[in-house]
Amino acid sequence: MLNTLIVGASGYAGVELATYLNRHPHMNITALAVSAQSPDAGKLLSDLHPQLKGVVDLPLQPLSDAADYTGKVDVVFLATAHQVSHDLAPEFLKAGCVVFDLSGAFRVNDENFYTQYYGFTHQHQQWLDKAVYGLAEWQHDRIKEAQLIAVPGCYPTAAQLALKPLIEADLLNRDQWPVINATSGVSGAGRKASINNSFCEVSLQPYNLFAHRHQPEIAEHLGVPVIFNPHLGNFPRGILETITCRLKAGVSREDVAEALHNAYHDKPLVRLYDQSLPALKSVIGLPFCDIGFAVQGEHVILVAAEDNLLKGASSQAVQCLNIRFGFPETLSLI
Ligand SMILES: NC(=O)C1=CN([C@@H]2O[C@H](COP(=O)(O)OP(=O)(O)OC[C@H]3O[C@@H](n4cnc5c(N)ncnc54)[C@H](OP(=O)(O)O)[C@@H]3O)[C@@H](O)[C@H]2O)C=CC1
Ligand SMILES: CC(=O)N[C@@H](CCC(=O)OP(=O)(O)O)C(=O)O
Repeated sequence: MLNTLIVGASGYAGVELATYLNRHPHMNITALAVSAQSPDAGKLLSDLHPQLKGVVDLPLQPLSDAADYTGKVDVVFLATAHQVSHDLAPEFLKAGCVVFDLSGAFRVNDENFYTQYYGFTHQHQQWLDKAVYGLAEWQHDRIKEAQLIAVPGCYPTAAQLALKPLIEADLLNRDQWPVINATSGVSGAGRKASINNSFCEVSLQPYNLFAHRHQPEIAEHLGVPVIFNPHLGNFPRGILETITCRLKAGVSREDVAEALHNAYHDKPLVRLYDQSLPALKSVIGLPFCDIGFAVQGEHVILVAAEDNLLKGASSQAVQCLNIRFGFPETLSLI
């Protein structure tokens, strides 16, 4: 059994982690933590998230010092804001824990990226150098060796899973940047109250055009520039992306289908659609990314759907855990 701590357990990603890890046969949840000042400290996780009543009735502990857990836990999940993860991860890593960070704090190995897009100065270049980007279907061998796994962002997971097979097979005309139109449910913004995400304010609306931090995350890891157009949708969870690209002359529908098949025929958490197109309702509450496409002439439109809190965050983190420790990749997930 591996002993684990979930930091940020009361949040939307944290509660999904607790659900998966509670039913994982090789994991023991040692503790669930929130911030030292949290108004929820001392409450049961199931008081805040009643779907876990009788399932995970553990208390939320205020985290004042990471050292309180050293020697007691083998694995730490950080489901915390970027700067909180940035500060906490090195503490647990120094103590020898394997850390799965769901934030953006270690996803891109470029200090300037953090100043520009995250608004803080990164202090841990040595951990940026060691962190492995946890895009599970593509990083299997590196995840197996890693002590720090930077789980990808929600939008970047769907975008990269759809685009990477075509880029690797060299099917795209690089003169036209892929255009990623993406819509996310409101849970993407986390559980904390904010006026923009309150019920009467939310509408279907684009935001952060040319300025969202996931554009450079996607471009960096794909190795090609992209246009990324995020939209907030007036529904709780799920991400749907339609991605328009230009194919190289002579590339056919069959070539696209073959590239996707070659990438994912043995990957159970990516499901390919042959004729129809994915919809959010088929992935909500499930750890899959569903991918379909349409081709006309030299254009392809890829469609990817996932649950932002699962394949876009917590189930991918548990998938990375399974890879890291040599468990079956879908253990506790399906
Ligand atoms: N929501 C999503 O769709 C996705 C989120 N992510 C990333 O995952 C992380 C968590 O996101 P999400 O679950 O949405 O966020 P939430 O805001 O829902 O939850 C944040 C959690 O962190 C806790 N917390 C805040 N400050 C501290 C601290 N200093 N020490 C310990 N715990 C703290 C909060 O509790 P309290 O404030 O009471 O202490 C809460 O439990 C973020 O980095 C996010 O970017 C990644 C992919 C998708
Ligand atoms: C709807 C919404 O607000 N979504 C969030 C994405 C959250 C996420 O998964 O990304 P990180 O882990 O990189 O924060 C946003 O656009 O900032």
